[in-house]
Amino acid sequence: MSTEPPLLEVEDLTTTFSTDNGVLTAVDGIDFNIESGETVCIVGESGSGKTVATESITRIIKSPPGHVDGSVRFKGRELLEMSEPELRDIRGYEIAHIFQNPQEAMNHCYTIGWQIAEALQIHRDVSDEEARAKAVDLLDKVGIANASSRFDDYPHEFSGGQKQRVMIAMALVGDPDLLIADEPTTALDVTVQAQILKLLDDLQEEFDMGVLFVTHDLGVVAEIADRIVVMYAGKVMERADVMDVFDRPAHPYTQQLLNCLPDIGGNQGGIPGSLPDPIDPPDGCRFAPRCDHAEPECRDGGQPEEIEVNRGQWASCVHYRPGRDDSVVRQGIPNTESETEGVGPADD
Ligand SMILES: Nc1ncnc2c1ncn2[C@@H]1O[C@H](COP(=O)(O)OP(=O)(O)OP(=O)(O)O)[C@@H](O)[C@H]1O
Ligand code: NI
Repeated sequence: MSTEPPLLEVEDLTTTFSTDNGVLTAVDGIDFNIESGETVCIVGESGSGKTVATESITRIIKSPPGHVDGSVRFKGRELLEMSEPELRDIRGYEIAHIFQNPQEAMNHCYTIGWQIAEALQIHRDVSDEEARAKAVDLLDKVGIANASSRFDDYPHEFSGGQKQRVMIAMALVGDPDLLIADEPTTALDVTVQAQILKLLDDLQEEFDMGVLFVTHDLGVVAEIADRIVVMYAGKVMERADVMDVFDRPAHPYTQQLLNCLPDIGGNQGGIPGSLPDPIDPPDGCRFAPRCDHAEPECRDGGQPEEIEVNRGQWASCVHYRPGRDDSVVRQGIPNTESETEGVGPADD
């Protein structure tokens, strides 16, 4: 087995904000890993803490009012102990971010070529000519036609989809090992969205990047994810391979999310009810107040410990505790008693 550490190891990540009404815990002790070259998707309803989680990784969270705690190891190095200048060297270089709205991330007063070249020269000691050549090359790679002539165009001369392509080119200047993409296609129409997802997929292979992708669109997840982290109200409900999530979702929350997919013809209006108050969350499982299967045990203590319900599939749900009848929540999950026998302990 490889002894190389995962590309990214997030452990007990907790991010709070001081607000006028008290301390708001946006991300509450979450764990997940990303291996190099792998795409991990964080999914969950609006307000679950997806953006805050990803922005806590390189601490782009404004502090104060934000405060990030826990451990984030990137290629074995602890990011949360790094100084601001050290982090600045990593951001946009080893770890790049692309955001939902390219409009906001661009400077309207400069040509896009200039902006890419500038981003490059911040990190690399290259001449203007080299920077231009590299920028044109990147524009070409992200599918901007006639890249060398488009270099001198201003952002308003590009369509929404093209702007997102330019943002991706800008993210690639440092040849990142990890690309964090927060709803990068949500603002685009469906056809363009599919093209951008395909582009990201191709680039991931070419650049051999790990990708952390945030979305609330499970259709997008099905297209690109290797593994999925399902978040709800600052907690992780389930972590699993993409196939397992779609074939045998374990956590009732994941099941409900899938049930809202349009092609399943389920609950088009979303899951009934709303997220708890992040300043005063309920005891027990965060999802219990909206869960069809909640029992008194679900409303006690903290979020249930994660249980491996199927190889590599972890769910934070009391129904999977040893000795319990989990048939009420086990949708299509094979009985793991026999399945996991012979594969050895999961932590080998
Ligand atoms: N700067 C801030 N100050 C106070 N609270 C914040 C701040 N930023 C985020 N929050 C809160 O943290 C929680 C998580 O927000 P976050 O933006 O991470 O959700 P999300 O899952 O990304 O949602 P969406 O799908 O809408 O983007 C929310 O309750 C939000 O109001
Ligand atoms: Ni968000």
